Amino acid sequence: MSTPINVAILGARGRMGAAAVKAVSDAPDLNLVAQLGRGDDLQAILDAGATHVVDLTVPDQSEENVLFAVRNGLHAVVGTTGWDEAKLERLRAELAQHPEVGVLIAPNFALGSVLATAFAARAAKYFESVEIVELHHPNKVDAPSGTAVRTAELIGAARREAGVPASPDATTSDPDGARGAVVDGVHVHAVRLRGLVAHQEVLLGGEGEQLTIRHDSYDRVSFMPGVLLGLREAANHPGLTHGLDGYLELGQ
Ligand SMILES: NC(=O)C1=CN([C@@H]2O[C@H](COP(=O)(O)OP(=O)(O)OC[C@H]3O[C@@H](n4cnc5c(N)ncnc54)[C@H](O)[C@@H]3O)[C@@H](O)[C@H]2O)C=CC1
Ligand SMILES: O=C(O)C1=N[C@H](C(=O)O)C[C@H](O)C1
Repeated sequence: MSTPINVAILGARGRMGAAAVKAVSDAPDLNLVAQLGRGDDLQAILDAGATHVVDLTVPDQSEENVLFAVRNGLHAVVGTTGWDEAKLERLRAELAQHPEVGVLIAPNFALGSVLATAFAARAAKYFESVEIVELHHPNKVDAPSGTAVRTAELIGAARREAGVPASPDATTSDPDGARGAVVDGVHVHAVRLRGLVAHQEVLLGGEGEQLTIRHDSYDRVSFMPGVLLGLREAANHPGLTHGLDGYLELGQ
């Protein structure tokens, strides 16, 4: 008999948390044992007998939640954004003390988004210019989005490795920041608009041509297969996995 997957959801009353509560409740092979919101004591996770934690909270809280899970031997599936290199390094150090634990940090759980990011990283070295436009609902707390940051990091790494110079815009004067944030050498523009959920375009420009790689999440159900895959796979991937692509076979 396989080991039960007993799931505690943190941020359970949020937009993503509520969708995850439904998805986990509907999955016959997963047991939802705890739902925590802001102010709840993390001890409740242990009291409920959880083996896995899903973190869908806020960037300021996620690290504390995940470190608590790892210290207590629980696997974690994390969708919350804001995991910069300093936080990831502290998480790696904690995981080194608990080598059996698997943590997935997934900037985006939607399969189409994971593929779009992978395609963009692969294409990036062939184009002179690359910029990212991310578009989200106006209640999003962070900008740029975690997906855009991760996409820019992977594009930046691919271009560095290939020796591609920075996208050309040296003569543009930008006193008001209209050129957006710069992440790993890539300009990232954030739109917040009523009616949107989560969308991203990577614009790749060469002489006389443009390639646009666009992904749209119209509904948060798009994220749920990735959350469930994370829960089913985390224990099979000890240590830190950054990006759902680490659990998929995307090939070259
Ligand atoms: N990886 C992915 O595919 C996706 C990631 N996200 C990210 O997930 C996070 C949550 O997004 P939304 O659900 O839209 O936000 P939300 O604001 O609707 O939900 C966050 C919830 O966390 C709760 N919370 C705050 N501190 C907490 C704590 N210490 N313990 C437990 N709960 C706590 C809040 O009260 C709120 O209910 C954001 O960082 C967002 O960027 C969102 C969509 C998809
Ligand atoms: O807050 C959101 O909504 C989303 N957050 C994640 C991000 O910042 O990339 C994933 C997705 O874009 C939706």
